[in-house]
Order: sequence, then structure tokens, then C-alpha cells
Amino acid sequence: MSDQSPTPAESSYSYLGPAGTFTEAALKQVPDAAGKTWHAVNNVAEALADVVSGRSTAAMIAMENSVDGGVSATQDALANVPGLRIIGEYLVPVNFVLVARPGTTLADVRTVNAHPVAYAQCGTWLNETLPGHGHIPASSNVAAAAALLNDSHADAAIAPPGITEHYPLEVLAEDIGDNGNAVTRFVLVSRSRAIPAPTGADKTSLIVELPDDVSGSLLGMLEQFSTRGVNLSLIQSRPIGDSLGRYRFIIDADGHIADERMADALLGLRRFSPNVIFLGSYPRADKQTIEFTSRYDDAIFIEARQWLRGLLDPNHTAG
Ligand SMILES: O=C(O)C(=O)Cc1ccccc1
Repeated sequence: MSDQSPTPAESSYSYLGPAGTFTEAALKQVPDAAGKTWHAVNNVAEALADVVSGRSTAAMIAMENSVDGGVSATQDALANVPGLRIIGEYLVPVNFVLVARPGTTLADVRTVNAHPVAYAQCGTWLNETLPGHGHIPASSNVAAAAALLNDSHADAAIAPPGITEHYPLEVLAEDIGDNGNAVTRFVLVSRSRAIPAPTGADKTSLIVELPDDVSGSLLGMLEQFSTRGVNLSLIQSRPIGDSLGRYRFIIDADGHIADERMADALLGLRRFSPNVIFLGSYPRADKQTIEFTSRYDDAIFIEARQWLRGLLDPNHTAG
């Protein structure tokens, strides 16, 4: 037997590739990922499977877009794959160019290769400039462009602006997104049980189901937050999938599980809901300190608990 302790496995990261995607730009924002092994994969499910199998320590996945909304593949995967935790969030400004093989002009373009989320964000420009065009879906923005040089039947592709640094393609049009200020929010997901320390500018992500056949249960769920002064920055429903009319809610709440008001809201949710998934507490990408009224300070919750303990303690006189 060796007398040396084993070296901890080097961390590695999975992301939607190939190189040059917005997802890669998000991963470049993670200081710990620099110089480590990066695995380019084809979709969110593959990235999360890498984390589950241990091939990667963490995966960067797109969560929501300021124009197109939540990425349903991500939301559903986080609800269905147990044991995953979000450990960070990253924002990437997204704008798009239309590229084609050299020699192609806009008038030649009949079909466009594009990732569905990118395609949805360029609808106005595409419908005005290329009415009647066809859409061929691609697994990523860079895969859409790369395919033009391989087997794609498309005439053009929607891609990130830096694409011509990676592939010998020509830009037919720039800035074709519906909103020039579009931003995509990415999350870094791991299997680690360690929760990033509170910073005062944190977010807690949850997935919550409602009790069946209880009228007003959505309001009841929201009250768990409002009565503890916890603000929500995202609430979105997704079908659970087992029958029509059954939904789960994807929630981002301002604050950290170590904050008393958040912990108390989680206790309330756990009592109320048949299924609460804690996806993690982590620093907000925008670093904005969470504002809340002093009525919900940690000290107020702690004092109330001590008061209750005092009432139950026969040797306690004060209070
Ligand atoms: O990361 C990429 O480049 C992708 O293909 C996913 C995507 C699609 C549209 C906006 C942001 C991310």
C-alpha cells in the first residue's frame, strides 16, 4: 500500500460546444475553471449526465434568456435529475450574426441553420429580411455555423459574432437579434453538497409542486415567501408531465438559505408542498445586495425562537 495520500481528482467542466458558444463564454467567467479540462458536449442532458457520472465536476448550462424566457430543457432536467446543485450564475450578453459559405449573398438564403433559442430571438429580422425561409435546428450556435462547412443543407446560420475567428465563413448581416441588449443567464451545476457562503447578494433556486385539489394553493405557496419578506426574481411553471393540468414552479428567491427569513420560508414550503427541490444558494451574478425591511432581520427570527423556547421552559422567568 502506498504511504502517500491520493491526489484529489483534477476538476473538469462540461459545456455546450463546440468552442465559441455563449456557454463557453460563460465558463470563461469561472476563475476556478481556468486551465482545467473542459468537455464540449451536444446538449444540456449530456452536460448534466457528465456531472452525475463524475466525468465532470461541474457543468455550465443556459437557464434563461431575457428575450426568449426560461430554457425548458434545463428546467426539466434540473427537476428530474436528482442530486444536482447550482453553485454559481453568470450573465452573457448575446447578439447574433448571419453567416454563410463564402460567395453566398442574402438573396441566396432559403434555409437557416440555428439553435432554437437563437432562432426565436431573431424572428423580427428573419421574417422581414428572409420571408418564407426554412429553419433547420442545430444543437448550438457554433454547431449551426460549423455544419455549413460539413453536411448541412442550410444556406446560412445564426451564430455568435466571434464565429469567423473559428470558421472560414462570411458575415451576411450583423446584430440580427430582436433586442440588442439581450442577456442569457447561465448556471454552473455540480453534485457538491457544499453551499457557497452567503455574500449578502445571493439567490436561492427552488422547484416547488403544489398540493393537489386545494383551491388557492398557488397563493398559499407565494405566502410562504411574502410573510417572511422574501422577494422572488423568477417564477415560472412547467408541466410535471404525468397528466394535463399538473405543474411545478421554478423559483428564484432573493437571499441565501443561511438567512433566517429564507430558512423560515423553506420550512413553510416543506410543510406546505408535496415536493420541494432545493437547487442551491449562490452569489448573484449582478452582485446586487438584497434589500429587505428590518422586520425580517436574522435577529428578529432568532429572538422569536428564543421567546418560544422560554415559554416552554419551566425554569425560565423572563418574557
Ligand atoms: O451557448 C450557445 O451558444 C448556445 O448555442 C445556447 C444558446 C442559444 C441562444 C442564446 C444563448 C445560448
